[in-house]
Amino acid sequence: MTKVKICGLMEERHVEAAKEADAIGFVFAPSKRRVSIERAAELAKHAPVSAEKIGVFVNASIEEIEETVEKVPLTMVQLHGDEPDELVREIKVPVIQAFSIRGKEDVARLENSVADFVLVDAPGTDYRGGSGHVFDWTLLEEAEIEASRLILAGGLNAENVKAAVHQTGPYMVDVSSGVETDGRKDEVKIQQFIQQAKGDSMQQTADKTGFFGKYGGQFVPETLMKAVKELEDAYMEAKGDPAFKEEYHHYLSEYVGREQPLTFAKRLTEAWGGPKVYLKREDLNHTGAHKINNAIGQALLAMRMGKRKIVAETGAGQHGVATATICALFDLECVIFMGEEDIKRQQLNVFRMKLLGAKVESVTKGSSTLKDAVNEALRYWVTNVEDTHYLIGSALGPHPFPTMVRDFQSVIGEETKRQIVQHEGRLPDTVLACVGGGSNAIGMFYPFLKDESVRLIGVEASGEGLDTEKHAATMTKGTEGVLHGAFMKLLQTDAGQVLEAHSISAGLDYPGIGPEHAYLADIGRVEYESITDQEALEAVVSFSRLEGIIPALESAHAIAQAEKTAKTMGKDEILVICVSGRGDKDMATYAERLEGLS
Ligand SMILES: O=C(O)c1ccccc1N[C@@H]1O[C@H](COP(=O)(O)O)[C@@H](O)[C@H]1O
Repeated sequence: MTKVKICGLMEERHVEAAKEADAIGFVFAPSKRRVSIERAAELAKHAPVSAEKIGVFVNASIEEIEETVEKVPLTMVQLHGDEPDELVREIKVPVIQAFSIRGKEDVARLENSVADFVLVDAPGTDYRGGSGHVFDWTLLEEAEIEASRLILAGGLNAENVKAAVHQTGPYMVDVSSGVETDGRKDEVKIQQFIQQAKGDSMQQTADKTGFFGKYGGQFVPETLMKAVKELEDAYMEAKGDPAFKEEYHHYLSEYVGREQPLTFAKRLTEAWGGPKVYLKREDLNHTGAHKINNAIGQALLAMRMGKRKIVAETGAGQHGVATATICALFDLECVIFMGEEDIKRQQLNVFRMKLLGAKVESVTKGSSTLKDAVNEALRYWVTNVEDTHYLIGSALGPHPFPTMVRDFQSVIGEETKRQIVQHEGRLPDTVLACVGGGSNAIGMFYPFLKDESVRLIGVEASGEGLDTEKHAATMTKGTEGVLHGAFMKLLQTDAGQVLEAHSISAGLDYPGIGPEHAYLADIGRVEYESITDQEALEAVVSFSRLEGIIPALESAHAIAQAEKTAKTMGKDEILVICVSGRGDKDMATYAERLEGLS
């Protein structure tokens, strides 16, 4: 996949908009985009750890370059002047040497470069680069340079970058002017450029029709198509609006209590005798689980669309509580569909939702669990679509829901990535999260997808065992089909009848899995394991006693698998578990199933 560099960044919000890029550039040379060392150091803190931080210099001294590399810190240096080979060789980080291409003689010059990478650009106008001009790409046809060293720049933008990549096959593309409006960087243009440059191979982001590989899409009745398209447009527009992002993060910090710690689990680490174990504490969120990250985002979007009625489904009740909470906060009307079985298992959460002013509708159809609640919520949406938003609680449903829920939950992985580097100075070796529909897992995994050294493990529920009919192991036992508006993997009979899923955990007994997970399993980027009810219960007890944290049953699945995985890891390795929620809601089940506990 072609790598992408966004150059000439001067503001935090633009660095954040470029988070999917592989590299960002700070200009230290004369330019309207010039930044000081101090400013670049500040901006670099907002970039993903994995992104290359590249400093652009024009005829600077080795002292200036070295000081800047150290203080920002920079991972690469781009020389855009007439620097001699001796200087290139003296620089300790990888070097990119830029060449202005006017004709064949310039192409011949770049072939002799001693730098690690060569960058080809149009000749500068006011400054040595960043002119926004395109040069004749056919001049590169004869160039004797390995594609793995070639960086293409000069007048690129979202419209021409696909053709440029196709024609020149570079290692990386570099853009500055082409992602600006009126001389300033533009978040939407930055994101469009990255999307276009990475093209179809960047499948972890759904394509225009909402497919992750073959999974996803919009399999909805005609009556919903308009609403789904409206939502897609509204979300794309909101995603590019810094004010929306700011409002979302305001509520995450002021209301939910983010950011949540990444706690070093000292006693667990000692007990397991393997890697250092860290816990991402979603259990500390207001309302007790990760669900509220998404509920806030979607409620803000609904209001932006002028919709003040919310319908939602819930399994364990955590999403229902999160939705009811947000509806109370924003004064929105709220209807929650919940299976009768789950109502019995999660009485405390049912009462909470009612106390918060939501109407809880009991679903008695099918297995009376989460899948039936989703069916009913979808039916309700069809008949009330004009003024109602369906606030889906997992990375499921028709496009854009899987992408949107993933984006709102990605705060989990983004924080984790930053925090583990603060704690350990490097990325973790393994990250685990439980999967039902898959929202906490995709939120945790997404920011790590490009970090190939990080092993990602999703943990589903094998209930009473994979060789029984009572499990929710969609990834292990599922086959392809359509459920709740998307093509995914699901538990079904040969005739396509959706099977009942079972797990002791109401949040995991869903017969399908989000389309992005199905895709990530197919390409081998994420591994999926399964844990039984009994194993999860045992993990609840040991984890509570070792760390003083009573986990939700869902999270206990990730913990139980983490113990198994830890046995295969060394003491110098790092393992992160997403503790997606706390166990208060499961106390009745714990009291019943762990009776006689001493
Ligand atoms: O971006 C600048 O202001 C700049 C100034 C001095 C040297 C290089 C500069 N930027 C580099 O120029 C090219 C092309 O930019 P554009 O997309 O045509 O505007 C790129 O390599 C930037 O890194």
